[in-house]
Amino acid sequence: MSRNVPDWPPVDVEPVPVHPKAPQAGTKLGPHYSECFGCGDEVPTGLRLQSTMGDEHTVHSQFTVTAAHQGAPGLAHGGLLAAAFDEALGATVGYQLRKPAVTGRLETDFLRPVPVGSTLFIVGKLDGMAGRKVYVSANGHLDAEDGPIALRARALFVIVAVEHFTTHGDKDAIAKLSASSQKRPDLNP
Ligand SMILES: CCCCCCCCCCCCCC(=O)SCCNC(=O)CCNC(=O)[C@H](O)C(C)(C)COP(=O)(O)OP(=O)(O)OC[C@H]1O[C@@H](n2cnc3c(N)ncnc32)[C@H](O)[C@@H]1OP(=O)(O)O
Repeated sequence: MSRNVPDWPPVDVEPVPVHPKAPQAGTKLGPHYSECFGCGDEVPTGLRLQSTMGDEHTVHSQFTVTAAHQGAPGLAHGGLLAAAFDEALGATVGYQLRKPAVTGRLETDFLRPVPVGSTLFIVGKLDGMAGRKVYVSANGHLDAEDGPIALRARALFVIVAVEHFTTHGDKDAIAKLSASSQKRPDLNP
């Protein structure tokens, strides 16, 4: 079956300047926030995505689908898979740029069903920047790093000021995050 995939990135872009203090390839990236639905270790039904820095503008993430993530019986919910990609793409942007950025647009192609018990191996890649706009894409391989691609996603992240979070978010939670990130050099600019 053929699918029309629009040009990507959709605008002229510059290469993304990876921050000099970005973690080295092979570094395991812990949760950026313990209560994050995507990666937090304090969210029992969360996705618990685990990410590792890769080479050449990539971050590798793994996500195992549990019964809490079902849509149809025995199959992962599509919106939840999109959430896993949002997290993986956010980590790809955040850890390499070390600047706050939020998802402005996320498009997802679902190519194969993803059964409960399977693991998605997601490779996120920075594709370029135009001003505050960061273009990033990912493929999700089923059950092995070289497994068949079950999903692919493309996203625009927009770099924002820290005030984005202090204005719109939970100040107490931000204080907790700030305190915990003092012990995490990979989370400090
Ligand atoms: C060291 C640190 C490590 C950290 C690890 C972190 C891991 C994190 C993992 C987290 C993972 C989870 C991550 C999450 O879940 S993030 C949570 C989900 N996302 C949000 O809540 C974002 C909500 N949206 C906004 O706040 C604003 O709309 C933003 C900030 C996005 C833009 O509002 P702002 O007023 O600031 O800017 P602007 O409107 O002038 O737009 C700027 C440019 O962008 C272009 N544009 C915008 N939207 C779109 C669009 N839809 N399609 C195409 N283009 C779009 C726009 O045309 C303009 O282009 P240009 O005119 O300049 O050419």
